[in-house]
Amino acid sequence: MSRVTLSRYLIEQTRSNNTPADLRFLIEVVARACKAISHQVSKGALGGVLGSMDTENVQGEVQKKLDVLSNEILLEANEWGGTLAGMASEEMDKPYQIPGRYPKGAYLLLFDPLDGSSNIDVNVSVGTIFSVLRCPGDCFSQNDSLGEEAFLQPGTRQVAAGYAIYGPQTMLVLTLGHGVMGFTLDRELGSFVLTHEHLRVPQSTAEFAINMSNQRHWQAPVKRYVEELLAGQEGPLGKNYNMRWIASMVADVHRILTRGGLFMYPWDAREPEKPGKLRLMYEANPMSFIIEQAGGAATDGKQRILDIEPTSLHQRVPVFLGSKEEVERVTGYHQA
Ligand SMILES: O=P(O)(O)OC[C@H]1O[C@](O)(COP(=O)(O)O)[C@@H](O)[C@@H]1O
Ligand SMILES: [Mg+2]
Ligand SMILES: [Mg+2]
Repeated sequence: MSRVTLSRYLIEQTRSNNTPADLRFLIEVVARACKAISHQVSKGALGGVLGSMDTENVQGEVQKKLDVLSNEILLEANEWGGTLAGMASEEMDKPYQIPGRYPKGAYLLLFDPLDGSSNIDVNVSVGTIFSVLRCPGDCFSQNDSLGEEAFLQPGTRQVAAGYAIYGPQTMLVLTLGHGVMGFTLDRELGSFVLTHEHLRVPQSTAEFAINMSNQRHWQAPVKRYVEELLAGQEGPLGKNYNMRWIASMVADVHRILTRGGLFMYPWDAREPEKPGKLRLMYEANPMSFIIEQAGGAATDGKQRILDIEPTSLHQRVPVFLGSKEEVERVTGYHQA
């Protein structure tokens, strides 16, 4: 079977789904940046990339060296490409302005450059998450700096979303709005090769993912639901469930895309002023777009995540996503 590389897949998409050439080029550049990040991640202690900086990001989190390095790789790769009006990152307080010496484009790129940071130093899978929006209005006339408001669009306006997972294999999972495709990095070829066509999330599941250590801090609907999962066959759900928690959203979502499951990061009382831990614009939205394109569902417990009208670039949101049957059940408990 002839191997379909990411480049060939994107060209075929251009023909069959009218994927604009500048979007195709943007995805190619992001994929190349993820290859470079994968290379740095795989160096580990040999590359001096483990451990933390003595800096905090806008989230108030201590930055890992790889958080900062991955962010720089994505900025440098994408700023000159002529496809972007601006970029936004988990690691940067404000949007990144495309330098005046480079041509601007009509897309906005948002990313979590290194997801699962707490796993970097213990050699567990981490990843990169990205989301692509169109810049509203006529971006080419944007001479002054691009404000945060240009990015504040609901997830339904995404034109593409994807993630790279740096695990035993490095993979790129991508949607352009016509299903979800998985590409595996062939390090000898130096290209991502199409290995998973039209990934689908099974409607039902017997596996859930949540950080159980927060159990005493959850609200009643989540407590009720997880107790029913743990009650198994003898409980109201009438079946036994398995549990996983990798503490890398990318890895948990990838497992769900591969064999089904439910991922939850609900609000909890540890920091009651925060709606949740995960960020809407560059974690929940891209992952929800991917999950819905694969036949799953994603809510914040009350509404579809993709419908949320953002109010700030780094806003957080509760996340329930994966197999539709379980997302609908736990969301229903929030209405009760
Ligand atoms: O450590 P916790 O509280 O279980 O949270 C794990 C979650 O936090 C995250 O690591 C947050 O993402 P970052 O690592 O990009 O900050 C998710 O990937 C993961 O699902
Ligand atoms: Mg993250
Ligand atoms: Mg991160």
